[in-house]
Amino acid sequence: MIEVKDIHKGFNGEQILKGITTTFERGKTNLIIGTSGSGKTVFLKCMLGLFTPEKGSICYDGATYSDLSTEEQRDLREQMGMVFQGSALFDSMTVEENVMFPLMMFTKQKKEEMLVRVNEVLARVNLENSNNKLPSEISGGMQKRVAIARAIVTRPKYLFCDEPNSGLDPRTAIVIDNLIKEITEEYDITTIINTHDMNSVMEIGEKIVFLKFGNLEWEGDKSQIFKTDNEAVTEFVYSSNLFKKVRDAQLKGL
Ligand SMILES: Nc1ncnc2c1ncn2[C@@H]1O[C@H](COP(=O)(O)OP(=O)(O)OP(=O)(O)O)[C@@H](O)[C@H]1O
Repeated sequence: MIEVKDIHKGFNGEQILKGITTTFERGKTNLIIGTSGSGKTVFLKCMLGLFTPEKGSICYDGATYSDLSTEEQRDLREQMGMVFQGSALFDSMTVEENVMFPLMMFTKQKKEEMLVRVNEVLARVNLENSNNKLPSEISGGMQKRVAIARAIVTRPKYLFCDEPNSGLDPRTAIVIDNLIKEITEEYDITTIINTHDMNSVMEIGEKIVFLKFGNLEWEGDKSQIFKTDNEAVTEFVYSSNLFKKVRDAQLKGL
């Protein structure tokens, strides 16, 4: 579980996060949504320990980051997995080498041991028999699977995903969403996903946090998002093509 209390973060005198307080539970897919520039990525980077908030605290299963020693903070960061927007695989490395990379960086395991774990996670994301392929030789959806395998290879307690669906067709996007949800439940991870995608909200939004201009404007789950009368949330929901059509049909009494 990650508990965020009143965090503030700014750059060059401009306040980007203006006091966010919320909780992200373990074993659940937590989504951060909001318009472009609302501070979602900055928020994610604060939770990844890449940005230091000027005020407030972030607590990971009882451990408040700012109270930890440098070494403890490093240990905690090693318990975090990240799926980057666009997958961010190393182009010149094979699938196997990409997935093995965090094990080489953070553990002292023998190569054979690493390989067992790499094959285990590649099988979990349904990517057997692709070990020796380069990222350029596999599809965008497969690249995302590799990115997920790489993020979970070290058995993280926390998984952060920045726009994991960007660039995928809607069908593949749903498959990737559900893969992240299944892995979250199976391994009991605290997963936090930045997204613009209303399909993701409907598919896997167990907790949704809506940011607006660096404030937490609304939070709830996927069933509540259609019942809220919060204008900013409603505007966001119905600006998606899918739900715009539904609402237009409702307004026409169809
Ligand atoms: N390292 C930085 N230095 C200065 N300003 C930054 C930095 N990182 C982000 N910002 C600013 O913070 C604001 C929020 O950016 P952020 O990337 O968090 O938005 P976002 O909600 O993730 O948007 P999008 O959905 O378009 O990715 C922007 O105005 C951005 O320019």
